[in-house]
Amino acid sequence: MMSKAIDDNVLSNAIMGINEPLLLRIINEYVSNGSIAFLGPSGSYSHEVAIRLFGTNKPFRPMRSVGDVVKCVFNSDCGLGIVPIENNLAGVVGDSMDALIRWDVGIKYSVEYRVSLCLVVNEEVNDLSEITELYSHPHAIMEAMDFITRLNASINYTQSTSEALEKIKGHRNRAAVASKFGARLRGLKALMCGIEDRPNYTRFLIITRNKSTIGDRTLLIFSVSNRPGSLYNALKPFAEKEINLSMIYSKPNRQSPWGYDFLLEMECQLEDEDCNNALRQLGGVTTYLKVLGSYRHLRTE
Ligand SMILES: O=C(O)C(=O)C[C@]1(C(=O)O)C=C[C@@H](O)C=C1
Repeated sequence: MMSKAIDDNVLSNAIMGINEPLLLRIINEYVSNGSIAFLGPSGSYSHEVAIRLFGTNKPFRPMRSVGDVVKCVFNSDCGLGIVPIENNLAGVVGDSMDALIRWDVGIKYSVEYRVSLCLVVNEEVNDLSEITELYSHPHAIMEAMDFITRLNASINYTQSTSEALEKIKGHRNRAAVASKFGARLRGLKALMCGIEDRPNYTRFLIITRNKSTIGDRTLLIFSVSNRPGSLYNALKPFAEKEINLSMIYSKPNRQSPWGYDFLLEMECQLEDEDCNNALRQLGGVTTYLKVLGSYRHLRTE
């Protein structure tokens, strides 16, 4: 359970700067096994967020995919996991939604993080015209599409922006869309930064094995039958109780062709009666319902 003793302001400050005692408390209170899993290799945006939240020199565990991050937490091999869930320019992170459907975990925080994208090259490269191959995560590519279409380079997708950095090392015709932090870690050069099309924010979920009932947001995954009015009936209780919905995505599910799973975030906590009643009513009209618990939503700016 999330302790009420942790003050929001203290936590927000910990993200702006880095507040060691608080981080230790989070780890001690919520994490049985101290390792913190994120989408690796080192230098991804997920890693950057992990450092801003928990500080450096923590038992970080880079994983090959977001699916592996969620699975590691589900199996209790990792105490905490950091998972990108949506971006204001590129939408939902499909891999993360799939993993949250597949593995049953809880959420401790949601963190909105400003992502500044850089065009990263090898040290000796000074001119954009030298670049014929571009590497990055599909989301990062989408977030900088206006800039990328002006480059005369082929696009190559990677599991993460930091994996893209690994791919370009030693190849002067290759560039990556990645972070300055990731570039620095590898002795690569950020030729230009701020190449995203518009102000760019990614939301990350901090996941744990256990679920909480306290916070200002609650996340659900559900399916309804393919009949007129099913989705309307599912959402009606939230409208009636004036509960705002802050995120909704649908994705075809794997059980039946053209059946859909919905990922829904609502602005209420399970501790509250209205929230709980709306959820109970929703449960009456769904064919599948999974509650990932309540958590606090934080912004880094
Ligand atoms: O590849 C990374 O660096 C990640 O942490 C993943 C991810 C994402 O999935 O959206 C996170 C932030 C950026 O929006 C681009 C990529």
